[in-house]
Amino acid sequence: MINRAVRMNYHTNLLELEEHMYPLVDVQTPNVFHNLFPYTEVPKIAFNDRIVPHHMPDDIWITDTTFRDGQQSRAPYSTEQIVTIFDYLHKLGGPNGRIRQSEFFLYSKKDRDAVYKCLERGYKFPEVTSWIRASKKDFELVKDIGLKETGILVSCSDYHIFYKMKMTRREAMEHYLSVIRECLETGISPRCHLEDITRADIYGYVIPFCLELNKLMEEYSIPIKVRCCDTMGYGVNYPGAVIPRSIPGIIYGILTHAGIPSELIEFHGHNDFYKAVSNSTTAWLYGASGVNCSLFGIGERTGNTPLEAMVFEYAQIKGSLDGMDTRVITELAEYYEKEIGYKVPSTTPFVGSAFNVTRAGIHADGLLKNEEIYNIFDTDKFLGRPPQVAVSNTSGLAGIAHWINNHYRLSGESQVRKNSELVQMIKVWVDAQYEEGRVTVLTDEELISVIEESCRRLHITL
Ligand SMILES: CC(C)C(=O)C(=O)O
Repeated sequence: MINRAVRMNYHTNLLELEEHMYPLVDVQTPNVFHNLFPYTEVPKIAFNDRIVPHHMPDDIWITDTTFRDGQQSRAPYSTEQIVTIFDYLHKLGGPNGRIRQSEFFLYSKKDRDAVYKCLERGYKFPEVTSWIRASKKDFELVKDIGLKETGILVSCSDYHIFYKMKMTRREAMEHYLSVIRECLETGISPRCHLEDITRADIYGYVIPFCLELNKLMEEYSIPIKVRCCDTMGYGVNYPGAVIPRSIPGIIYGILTHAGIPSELIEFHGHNDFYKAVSNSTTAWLYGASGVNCSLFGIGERTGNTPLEAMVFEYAQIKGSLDGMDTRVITELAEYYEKEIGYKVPSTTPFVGSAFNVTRAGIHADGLLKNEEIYNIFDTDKFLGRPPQVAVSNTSGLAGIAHWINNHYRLSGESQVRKNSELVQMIKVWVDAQYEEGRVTVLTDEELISVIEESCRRLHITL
């Protein structure tokens, strides 16, 4: 059996080898990849057809940034709201910690109060973790509160290094490493947020930087996480696309050439090009254990990866929900609407009011014959939301029958059929509405009133 000293030696030698292969490229002028991001043109996706192998870790999970990136883009939540949402996240993630961590600001007293209250819950998952300004004082604060890990901003593209921080790559790297060392000295585990990684020089800066992190990990025996932040949503998952836009390429480099193990790699996506979900799943598939998400995708600009979407991505690629309670997603959407005053757009997958509503008559007819034809899965079982049919001029008899059965929860023999007298009577009324020039879908209240009136006239009850 290989003993630990020999293994460590082997690992160190490998790292030394990689270091020779990937030294920091300390350029004099920024490389902002204007060939890919010409700014006055739409960004380009280039291909070199290098294929990266899948490398999905056995254990993958979700982390949450609802209270950090999520809160950056909206009015702050009250302490009570944060604690309630945290309770929901705990229930949703289940006992196996599929929602592993949730990230909190520590800036104000209000932020810290929320952290104390969530910690008092005593949950194993989600673990409470923080986001701070990188200073010794803040590391001490993290430690005093009793947290094990904190996020630190280590922006890595030349856009940030040269234009925002006004530094060279070497200066930025040295500055970050000294801050990380300070954090390690406090005994806190740093989580390095590699901001703007999809516009960064992966082999000239990111890999050399991660190799340095690896050395610090060995020196302090404290894990250091690497969060790959696709800050502007430029990441793509197409096979053979070139880095820095290739998510498979970035994860492969960090895993294989910088030697950062999967459990310390996380992906944080943004949805500017509609790719946050598929990029996050891609990060899992190519070797990141964690994907960082926010509820309903609420986050900077177009938002982050929606957490609820990754719950269903997890179940699809793992074949199991692994203890996650998906019905909590509907409870959360209701809580946001009623208590926070935020209504998710109606067509939002899994949570919008119309996500499983069929409008066209011909489709409604199919749904009526067999629910599986026009519903993505048993949405009643997993989300407490049976498929619906909206009634409009195109619904037809089948659509009206389905609406009645659904609304009055009629099953088996009690269901109304599309050729019943009641349904035909309602159809005459519906058609008359649209002949008079109506253009909107009928409301539930209008339908209930006309159904009740028709039932009275036909001497039937539902
Ligand atoms: C500020 C950073 C860490 C971020 O959230 C991002 O890059 O999206």
